[in-house]
Amino acid sequence: MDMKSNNSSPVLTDPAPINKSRLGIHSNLLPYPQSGASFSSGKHINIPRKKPGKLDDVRSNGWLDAMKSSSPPRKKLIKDFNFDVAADDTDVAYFSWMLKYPSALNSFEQITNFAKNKKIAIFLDYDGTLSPIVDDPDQALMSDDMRSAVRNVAKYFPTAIITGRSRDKAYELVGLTELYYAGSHGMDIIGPINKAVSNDHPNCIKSTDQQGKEVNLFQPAREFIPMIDEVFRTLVENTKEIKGAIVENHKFCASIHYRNVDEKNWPTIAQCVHDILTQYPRLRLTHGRKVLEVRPVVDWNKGKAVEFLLESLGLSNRDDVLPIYIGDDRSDEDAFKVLREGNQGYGILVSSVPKETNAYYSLRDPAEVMKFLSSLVRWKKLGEGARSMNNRWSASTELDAVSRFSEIVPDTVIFDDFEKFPPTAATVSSSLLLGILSLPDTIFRNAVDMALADSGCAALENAELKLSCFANKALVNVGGDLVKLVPGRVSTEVDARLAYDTHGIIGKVHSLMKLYNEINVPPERLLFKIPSTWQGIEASRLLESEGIQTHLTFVYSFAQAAAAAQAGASVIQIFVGRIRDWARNHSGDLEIDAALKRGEDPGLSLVTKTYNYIHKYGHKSKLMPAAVRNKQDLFSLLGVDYIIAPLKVLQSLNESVTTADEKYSFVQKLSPQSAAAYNFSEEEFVLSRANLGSKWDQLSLASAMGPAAVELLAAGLDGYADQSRRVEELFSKIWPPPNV
Ligand SMILES: O=P(O)(O)OC[C@H]1O[C@H](O[C@H]2O[C@H](CO)[C@@H](O)[C@H](O)[C@H]2O)[C@H](O)[C@@H](O)[C@@H]1O
Repeated sequence: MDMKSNNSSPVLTDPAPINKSRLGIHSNLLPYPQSGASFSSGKHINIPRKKPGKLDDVRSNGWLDAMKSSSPPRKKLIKDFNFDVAADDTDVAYFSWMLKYPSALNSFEQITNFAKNKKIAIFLDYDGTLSPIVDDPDQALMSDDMRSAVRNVAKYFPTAIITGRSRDKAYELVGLTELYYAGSHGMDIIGPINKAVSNDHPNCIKSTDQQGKEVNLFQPAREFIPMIDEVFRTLVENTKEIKGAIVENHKFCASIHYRNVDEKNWPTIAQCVHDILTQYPRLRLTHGRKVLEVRPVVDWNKGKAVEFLLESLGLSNRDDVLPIYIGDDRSDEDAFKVLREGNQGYGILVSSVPKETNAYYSLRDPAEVMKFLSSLVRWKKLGEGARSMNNRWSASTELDAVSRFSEIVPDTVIFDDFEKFPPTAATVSSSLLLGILSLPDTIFRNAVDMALADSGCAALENAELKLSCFANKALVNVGGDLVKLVPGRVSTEVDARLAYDTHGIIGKVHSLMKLYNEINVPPERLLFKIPSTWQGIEASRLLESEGIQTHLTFVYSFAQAAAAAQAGASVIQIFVGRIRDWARNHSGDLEIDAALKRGEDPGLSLVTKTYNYIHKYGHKSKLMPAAVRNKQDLFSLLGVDYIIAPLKVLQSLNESVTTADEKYSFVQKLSPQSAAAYNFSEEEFVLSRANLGSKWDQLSLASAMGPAAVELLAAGLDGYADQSRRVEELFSKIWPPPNV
């Protein structure tokens, strides 16, 4: 998806990288020779003076435009999540952007999968990353919670702060001794003693830190200290009449803030800086968030600082190291670039608006940064094999408590509260396509439009084949987008009209796989959702034997569940509430009647029995109950692999705070141990065909399914088939779209 092709797209494009013309510096003044070689510390610096420029310079060279776009506008909060509405334009743009730069929280499992057996090193920017952006730079304080999150991270991973502020100021604000600090955009680094590094870098000297510990002090622009000091004083003097202007001295760079300056005075601010640069050609300008920064022309930045620290820590050029850099500002792009170009680790951009970046992932704000850092610590503590996604929510809610036992999958895709309950896994189906088509603007609309513009499908003569080709393309394009948005697997619904045709199902899955392969979606991120008819279960068995993951749905009876497990289906989906509803209005199903007689809910009872069967007999399938109707249903299933829960239930769990005692009273109902101890009755044993050497045939399955399963399966299939037909009908009406 080309995010930049749409002119009306609200993607914020940072101004062009700082170059000669943006600096307004004549070409004969750049590049300036590297500082280290030409200056020696403490010597008087001869500063060439030039005539100050005119106000017009800063207008014509784009400074003012860059100043205006240097910090994102505050987000308007207009949506009401209680209604089933599409996200507003801002959200649509943000979520579209997230397809390119997925949330590091949603992608946590991917990140930690990649981090397995690797040493993680953490690099953190300060302003806008660990502290919120505020009007007064001195009030940009880090919360105590954030401080303890950073302290915890540093316990498990080497951690450094890399900031534009002076190193001393950064230490004063963060106040943690267990970190490394790089101030002035990396031009002032304290790192561990490393002889090889100090030999390689002439500006690296032995020193002691605040605690008297021996450290390496690296200051590649040391000679500029007097110059920066002078510039700082000039800037203070020249801007003293400008209300709101704040000048900071960061030792190796000076900053002038215009966040609180009336916009009509911005040209004057720009002019002051422009004059400085004209007078001091060995200095250059960089733009930060509503701040102009004057720094030495040295080949050093936050990216180089990352490389230097990795080297100092003995972690550079190693395949078993994963550096993660989190930052929000343009100066952080240098670090993102180093990681991206060196294919070394992950940059994570902190932004609440779409922005061009070299980062791989995104986080919205410092609150999400804190969540991410805490998740890393939890993951590390739990051990690499732990189910990391279970710790996504805050520690004190019922939702958090239940998430410790089962992975809770929000029953939502696009139309609900994506932000509060980010989906962990998703299904792409005809019903989703209908939703996308019925709304004017969703993040997946482009995926469907691209499918309808597919020339391969358009070339097909047969109208039916053409529409089915468009539908396949649309499912896969939307599925491909979802893969980028959710950490877990994306399940693609196989046309329910093929439910009684094993070869038809297999053919369809193969063609969908081929399309996914064309858009580089790896098979391990995919599931194929197949109805649990006998033919569907057979298809699942054959596909699983090829290594293709299947998800058998519409399971309403123990016979289907056992057959699905025996087929080796990756996921088995049981609809708890639908079975209960059937039992309320009907009778005559032996399995259901037996559960009711035991005083059990028939839906919950089927899940429990299936879970025990899978674990007792060593099947690989994961169980995923759906159609849970309330919190109690969820509590009764704790321990099952996944639970698909409606947003209302999640909301209620998230709003209920548990005390420490209550938290421990959430009891795991299903476990491999309880499954091992479960004794299947003779009837159940026969019903599961566990003792029969033969596999299920069509007749045996049909006769083992009670009337509830037969009716519910048929109703489910009718619904899905109808939706597939409606998608094709809609496609036939809107094709060819105007641009084809
Ligand atoms: O590299 P960083 O740690 O992100 O530091 C970059 C600049 O951050 C500070 O300014 C920014 O945050 C201020 C407080 O929220 C805000 O008022 C200002 O508008 C932002 O630009 C710091 O004051 C600068 O000196 C740093 O260069």
